[in-house]
Amino acid sequence: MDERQYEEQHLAQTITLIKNEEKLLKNQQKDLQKSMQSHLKEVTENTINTASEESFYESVVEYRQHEHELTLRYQTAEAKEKRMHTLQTMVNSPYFARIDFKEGQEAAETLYLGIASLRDKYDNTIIIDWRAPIANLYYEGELGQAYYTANRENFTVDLLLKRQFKIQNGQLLSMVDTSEMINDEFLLDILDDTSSPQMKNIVATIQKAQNKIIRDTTSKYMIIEGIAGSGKTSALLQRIAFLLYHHRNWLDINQVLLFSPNHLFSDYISMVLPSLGESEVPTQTFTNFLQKLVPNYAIKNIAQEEAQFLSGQNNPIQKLKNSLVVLEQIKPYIASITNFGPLFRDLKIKGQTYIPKEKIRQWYKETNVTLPLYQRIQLLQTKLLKKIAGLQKDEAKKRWVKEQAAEKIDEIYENNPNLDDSEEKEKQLTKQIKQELVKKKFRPLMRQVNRYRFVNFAKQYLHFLKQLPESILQKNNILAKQWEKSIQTLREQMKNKEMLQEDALLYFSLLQKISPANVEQKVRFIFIDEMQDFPPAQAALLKQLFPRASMTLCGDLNQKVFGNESIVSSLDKLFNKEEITRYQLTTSYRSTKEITAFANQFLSQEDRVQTTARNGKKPLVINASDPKEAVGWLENHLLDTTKQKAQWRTAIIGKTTQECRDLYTLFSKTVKKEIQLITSEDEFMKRAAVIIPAYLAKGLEFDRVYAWHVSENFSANDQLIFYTIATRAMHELNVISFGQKSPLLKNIDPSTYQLKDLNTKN
Ligand SMILES: Nc1ncnc2c1ncn2[C@@H]1O[C@H](COP(=O)(O)OP(=O)(O)OP(=O)(O)O)[C@@H](O)[C@H]1O
Repeated sequence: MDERQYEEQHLAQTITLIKNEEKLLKNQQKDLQKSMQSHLKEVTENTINTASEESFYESVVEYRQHEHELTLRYQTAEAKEKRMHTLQTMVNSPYFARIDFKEGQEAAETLYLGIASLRDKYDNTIIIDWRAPIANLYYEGELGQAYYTANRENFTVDLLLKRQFKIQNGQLLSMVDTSEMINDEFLLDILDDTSSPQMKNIVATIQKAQNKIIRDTTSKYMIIEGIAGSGKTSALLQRIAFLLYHHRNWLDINQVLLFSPNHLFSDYISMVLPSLGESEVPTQTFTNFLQKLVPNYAIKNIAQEEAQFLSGQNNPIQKLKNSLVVLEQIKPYIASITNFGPLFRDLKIKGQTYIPKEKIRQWYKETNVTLPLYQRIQLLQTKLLKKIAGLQKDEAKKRWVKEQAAEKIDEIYENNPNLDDSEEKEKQLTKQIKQELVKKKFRPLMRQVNRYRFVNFAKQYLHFLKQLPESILQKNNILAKQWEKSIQTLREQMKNKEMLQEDALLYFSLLQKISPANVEQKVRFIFIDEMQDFPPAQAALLKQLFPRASMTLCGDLNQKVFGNESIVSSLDKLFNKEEITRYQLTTSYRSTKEITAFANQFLSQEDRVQTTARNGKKPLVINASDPKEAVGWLENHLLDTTKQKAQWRTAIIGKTTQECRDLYTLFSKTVKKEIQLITSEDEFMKRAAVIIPAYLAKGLEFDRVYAWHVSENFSANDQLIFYTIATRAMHELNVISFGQKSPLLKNIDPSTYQLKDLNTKN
């Protein structure tokens, strides 16, 4: 039997094992279902026996037992469900590599690597999880002497074989032996594949530099900088899967926060973790996250709207609020108001003041002056609750309470003629009813105090902004008048229960210093993709809310297109230098050499991509005389090539949403049927061909890209926007221009693209 036959046989045997485990698991799931149903029945039908004290306690204990059993079974069912999902993935492709090695005098061992481990009925390991320490031999070891670390101990082995497999639908398509890194041919084969509407995992071909990022378990704050297509998002997601495995004894998906720039991107990356046998990590935008902390205001995020993207600039006020400067002013501000206290509001019920703010301030001043503001506010709260209890007592003596209580009593005795009507019982009942009546009346007041509504947070925030030192405004080129106007606008917004994201963040931070909200502390890992568009204030808030959490941030300054101040410029201020680990990824895996060489020219010399993995066609620049001619060419090209490359996914990327809309209306009915127009981040990609504005295409990739209308509308300052568009293309890039030439293309080396002038029928 030759090697290939041996591997084919081994594959078939492994698939049988997986299928057997699936069968076994299915039966176990059925049994579990049955027992869960019976426990559920017990829980719902079990009535508490109140005949005697003894029977009462017995039945409570029994009830609790059933409930506990049910919880345990739910957990087991969940674990089985997850394993089932993993097996269903593995049955198509059980493993992607094999390593043979010898440890000391022991016999040589063979291990196959897959997305999860598999054992046979004798408990022999058939497949090991790619995240197991020994699997590192595959990613980093070279044939001969190699090392791996497990439980902080280093092991030396003689690595005898590294074999890679391409297995699809249970069939061995190819296998290749390699000596050092992941075999180039194998990687190229994978990169040559077509794109998919959802991002794929890279488990079989993780590169050395990426592997370091993925398996780093010691860095508290990790910064991954890398060029477009260098696998930052891929490494980040693989890292999440790795950490979930490495810390599997205590870490679960709810302790992980993953931030993504928009919903379209969240959808694009949503299947990576499930394809690795892990549950989907819910991604969220920072706006969503903040909205939960500030539920009383509708938060708007204009910082990432298209206008900002296109202008590449930012309003200086927004920029200042997003930086650390204003956030850092909160502490001294709080110190400055601690003596006098915050701004209070009258406590009212239906417009009638029960406790005036002057009184509240007086009580605040009576609290212990050595304590910080928030603790004095807590003491004040206790005092207010006591005062309300006193008010309730006084209220109970009022005539309306007596009258209403008497009415209620009459009603009760009328409806229950057998009720004990002794004087004592009636007195007791009256007291109870009076208390209830008063309690009901004072409930809104209690609620206000419990929620710290006796502090006027809105006014306090406006006051905080007003008193910001003028020197800060000057430094940031903001005139006092502009600042005042912005506060006026904010006041209006707040009246309408709206706030911009940067205000909501500062507002919440100020609130936290006055009456700290209980934010769950369970988060242990935070991941931020596209950090170039993540302002420093946002990272600072996350760090403050989750001081124990590790953070992984990745991004590319060259794709920094929202003009906001980026987190990258404030890293040293945000984190302790010793706690930061920086990684650089310099190879592009997405685009061909030709596309990368073309796109590189829109970057400064030092930012240029160093290496790319594979070859393709040079980008095509189309010169048309007018939009009609350009659309004609585009339609023909699209229809023609979709026939030849049926699997390809295509994006026509316009600079603005309006241009995309206009282009869509120009298409014929036939083409319209094939193409989806995407104009908002809330849409999902449903078709293989889309028209999409540049700011929404960030982070996504397509086999073929048409950059639409790259003419006078692209100024010399739009280099990074164009760079982002061009680097979305994996295999083919077409640049369509008509009208006046764009200054962008002026200095581009003609040998890096092919030119087609439609006028001259070239
Ligand atoms: N080691 C690898 N093996 C195979 N494919 C890879 C590898 N690393 C990255 N890729 C592929 O390269 C493409 C780009 O990866 P990814 O989107 O993670 O890059 P990125 O750096 O986040 O890009 P961008 O900055 O443009 O958002 C994806 O198709 C990904 O599957």
